[in-house]
Amino acid sequence: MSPSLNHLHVTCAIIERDGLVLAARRSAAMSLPLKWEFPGGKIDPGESPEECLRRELVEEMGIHVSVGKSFPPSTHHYPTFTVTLHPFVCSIQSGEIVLHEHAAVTWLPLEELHTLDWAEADVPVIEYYQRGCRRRRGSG
Ligand SMILES: Nc1nc2c([nH]c(=O)n2[C@H]2C[C@H](O)[C@@H](COP(=O)(O)OP(=O)(O)OP(=O)(O)O)O2)c(=O)[nH]1
Repeated sequence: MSPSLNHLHVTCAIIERDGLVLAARRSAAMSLPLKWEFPGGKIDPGESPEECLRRELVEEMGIHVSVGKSFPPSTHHYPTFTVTLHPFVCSIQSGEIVLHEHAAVTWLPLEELHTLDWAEADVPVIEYYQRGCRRRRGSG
């Protein structure tokens, strides 16, 4: 992973349950305040993306997740830093969500995810996810 200080490598969890997807709202005190995102965080040195996700989900929400398939990374240049997001489809193995950092969470059908004000790096991830689901349903 890049050692550059202003290029962050960040994991994010696309958590599916009962046909809905979890979105989390960043708090007013975080960077990108009040933007919606997939939970996750910066990959520590020596940590795999999957280890990072499992750690972050416990720290941020008190849940244990199993990590499934990855989506292509998404790189976005914000005005003062760059983020490469490493998304993985996840499911909750145990625990109830308790918010330690985020302002809110919501569960939405995939088709409604775009109604939220997402961190910009997430927009291509959501589009990729929606395209994949439409293809599986055979609707182009
Ligand atoms: N966790 C997460 N972060 C995202 C997403 N999209 C996106 O642009 N980011 C940005 C927001 C943050 O600048 C960075 C993630 O790092 P983080 O969540 O550990 O960052 P933070 O700013 O809360 O932590 P800190 O530096 O204040 O300790 O990546 C996303 O879907 N999930």
